Amino acid sequence: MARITLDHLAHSYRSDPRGPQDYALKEIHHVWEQGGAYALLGPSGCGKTTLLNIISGLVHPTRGRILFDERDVTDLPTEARNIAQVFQFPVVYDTMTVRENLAFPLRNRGVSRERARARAEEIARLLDLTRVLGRKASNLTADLKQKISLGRGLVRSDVAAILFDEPLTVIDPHLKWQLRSTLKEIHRALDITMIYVTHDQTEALTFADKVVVMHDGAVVQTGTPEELFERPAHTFVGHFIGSPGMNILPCRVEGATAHVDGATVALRRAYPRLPETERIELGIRPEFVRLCRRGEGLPVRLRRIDDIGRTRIARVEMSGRPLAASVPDDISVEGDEAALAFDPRHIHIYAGGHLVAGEPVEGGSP
Ligand SMILES: Nc1ncnc2c1ncn2[C@@H]1O[C@H](COP(=O)(O)OP(=O)(O)OP(=O)(O)O)[C@@H](O)[C@H]1O
Repeated sequence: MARITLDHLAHSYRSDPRGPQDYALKEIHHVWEQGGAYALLGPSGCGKTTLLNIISGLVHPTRGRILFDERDVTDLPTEARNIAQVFQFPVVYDTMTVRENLAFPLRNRGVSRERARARAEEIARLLDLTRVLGRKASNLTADLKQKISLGRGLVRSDVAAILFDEPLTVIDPHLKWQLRSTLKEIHRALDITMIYVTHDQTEALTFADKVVVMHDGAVVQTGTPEELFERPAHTFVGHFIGSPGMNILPCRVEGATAHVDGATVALRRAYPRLPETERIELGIRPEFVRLCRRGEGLPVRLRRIDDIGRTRIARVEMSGRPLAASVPDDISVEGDEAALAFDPRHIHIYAGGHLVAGEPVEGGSP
């Protein structure tokens, strides 16, 4: 078990990288605390697998170091790093029984038959595999085989960390939810650092205590699911997390007032020092934007209302730009002329995509 430090890590698959565009991983400095349940979340191609492979030793970084506690493991091969890895597709020995498969990583390291068997049975109980322990793996479903792979990753208690690379891809959608909760329970029971790579926000937010969001080779925010929702540090996080994602509106800010398409929005914070060269945007989640009648807020054109279970989401257009808003129970809008009211406590201002802290104004939020 270990705390894992990525010390100014960067990686390019090119032998002669010239600029940032040649790097699959831009400079990353990050600490994974011992025992944490982390998700590494980002869209396809953002560098998640590259980062995971650098931690496990499959890829040597172009720059920077990897430390397990104080020990520099950058030049150590995978076998010497004591990492367990679970991949998208099952890695099981078909000719072995489930029990033998689960015990294999332990037997391979010289653990006695009795101890390996007892631990295999403990992991089987956690993953609900007890009833198939004596069966050959060859005849099992893809779901069960992937559960065995998960079990093989979890069976050693001495690993520095367990890395999961999109581990539920082959799992039946009905079972996914259940297995995610099981993994979370197992994490609590075993106290092992777990890093779970996914492009699926639901998987990330239900599994992890801390989510590391990647975009274009860089970590753009690390935070709890609540922090990512309440205070996205980058417009990418606001847009990528949430369903629908955050509304992002180009604006001009003067002090504590934002000007959006000729309308003004009062802010709870002032922004006296916004960089003039950067793109300035206002971000607000649909949960904090209320659809109202024309004249009661920023004028918009109502396109449709989606019923998404317990809530309704209005799809509107402001100067041709699509936005989403919550629909209060008691509102009735005639035709397509409507307006939006923003909750000022949940408005964020971004410069060049990055959140700007601003300064509290009298009567505003702290
Ligand atoms: N072996 C390689 N050689 C050259 N370029 C690579 C190699 N592996 C990945 N890349 C490039 O590096 C970037 C990051 O890829 P990576 O696989 O790490 O992203 P990812 O977020 O894991 O995506 P996915 O979810 O699709 O696997 C991509 O532009 C990809 O094309």
